[in-house]
Amino acid sequence: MSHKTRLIAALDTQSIQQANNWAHQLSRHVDALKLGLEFTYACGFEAVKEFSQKHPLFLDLKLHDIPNTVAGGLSSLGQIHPKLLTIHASGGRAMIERAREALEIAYPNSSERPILLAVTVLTSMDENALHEIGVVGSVDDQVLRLGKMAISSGADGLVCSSKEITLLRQALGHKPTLVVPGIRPAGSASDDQKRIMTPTDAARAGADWIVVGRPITRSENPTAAARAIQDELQSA
Ligand SMILES: O=C(O)c1cc(=O)[nH]c(=O)n1[C@@H]1O[C@H](COP(=O)(O)O)[C@@H](O)[C@H]1O
Repeated sequence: MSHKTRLIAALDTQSIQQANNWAHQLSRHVDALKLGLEFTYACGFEAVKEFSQKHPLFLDLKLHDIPNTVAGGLSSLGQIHPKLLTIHASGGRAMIERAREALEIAYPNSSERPILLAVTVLTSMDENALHEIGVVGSVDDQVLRLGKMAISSGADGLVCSSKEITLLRQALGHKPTLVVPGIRPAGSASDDQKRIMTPTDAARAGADWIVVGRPITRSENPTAAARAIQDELQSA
């Protein structure tokens, strides 16, 4: 298959030293490194900024607030230059539009602007969890509804599970960047993830990027785990 699926390692840790250790072991074997809420709250934005100067960064803050607050947050990112950034699609059209505008102002050079990703339905949720929060209908329906709205509001791409890639491609074509967590190599624990797939199946479905955390970082040999996933992606 000609489509290349790239690998992001999720460095979920509260320790700068641990993140740096993993980055040292993984940076030659992955295409980007993700820092999220855990690292940012524990270590602060200075540490995120330093990290972003050394590595291609996916900054996963999953913003979800009123439009003005999200726009203010994004325009305060300042010297941090992540390749990818997340907001929640369920924040709605006005929030996504303002997020896009804020990024265009903060990063006037479009080649430096982070790829704005809208998270559709978290991969830790299944249909029961959706029903509990009042969403009637299937996960597919909700991902599609949020995905279409987010892209038409200015998001560059979506975070979804592998199970929805085909549906989203049919509706939105190949332009939106699809970033897919909930990846589990065959035989590994699903942990709190509900909608999971192997790296091979995600690549075959057409993911642009896959996000893998614990199967790499909790492995006895994170470098070998990442290389095995890259091998899977190459031969998918
Ligand atoms: O936005 C994300 O990256 C994300 C969205 C989602 O729906 N599900 C999801 O797991 N993630 C992130 O992807 C990573 C997955 O980690 P593991 O389950 O350890 O592979 C975590 O850092 C999550 O925060």
